[in-house]
Amino acid sequence: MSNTRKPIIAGNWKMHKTVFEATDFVKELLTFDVTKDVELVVCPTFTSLESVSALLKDSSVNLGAQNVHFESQGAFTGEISPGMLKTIGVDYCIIGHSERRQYFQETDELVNKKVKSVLETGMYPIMCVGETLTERENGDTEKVCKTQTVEGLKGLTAEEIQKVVIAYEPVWAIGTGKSATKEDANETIGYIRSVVEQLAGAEVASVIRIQYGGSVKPENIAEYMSMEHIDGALVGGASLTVKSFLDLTKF
Ligand SMILES: O=C[C@H](O)COP(=O)(O)O
Repeated sequence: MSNTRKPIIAGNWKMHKTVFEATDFVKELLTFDVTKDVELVVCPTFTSLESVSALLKDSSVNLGAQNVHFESQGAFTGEISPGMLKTIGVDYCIIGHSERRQYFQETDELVNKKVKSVLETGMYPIMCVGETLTERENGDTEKVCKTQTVEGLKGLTAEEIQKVVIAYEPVWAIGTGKSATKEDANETIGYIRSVVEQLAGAEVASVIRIQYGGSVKPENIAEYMSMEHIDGALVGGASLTVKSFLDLTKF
């Protein structure tokens, strides 16, 4: 990766851990010296955010939510607004994860509304893009990643785009143990960077952080981090124990 982009490792806990398990994890995590060379983010479920936020207050570890609504308030039963997250100390918000796109029918248009709303509230989006296995087999990886990137960032200024973290997650590699090769991941992420360049210019493209996600583990993190365009990882399974999460920073 480039020297100018600080690596960011985000643990997406998905629908795992009660509030007690989440706070136990963070208490244990904070007993270790976390390297300042890597930005660490934990993304618990909504029910744990406030308790985890209180524990992380004076630490260098940042807090992320896994989803958000784009409206600031209103009759949207079951939803959470960006302001509600910001108020309790949330820094990042994962948007457009493939599980949200697949199981909750999230479209690029909705992703775009959420990205804008999160930025307006003063948080940072982690915007996920990536192709399915069928799309990959049809040779559509770049087309899909381009569409999701362009539509997700639509209407944003270059200054706003620079604040977005993009996570390239090939859907076929998520939770399957089948990770993309470091060369393939780097090539697609380099392509996404070129799409950002078309949208926001070379300077923004050179500083925006783009993660790889999909079966990242302590055993393969160094491979990905050795590549020019890969600036970190969005990690599911391997972020669920303190040891494994911390080992992801050793590359
Ligand atoms: O958000 C994380 C990704 O979906 C990757 O999950 P995984 O590391 O369990 O494959």
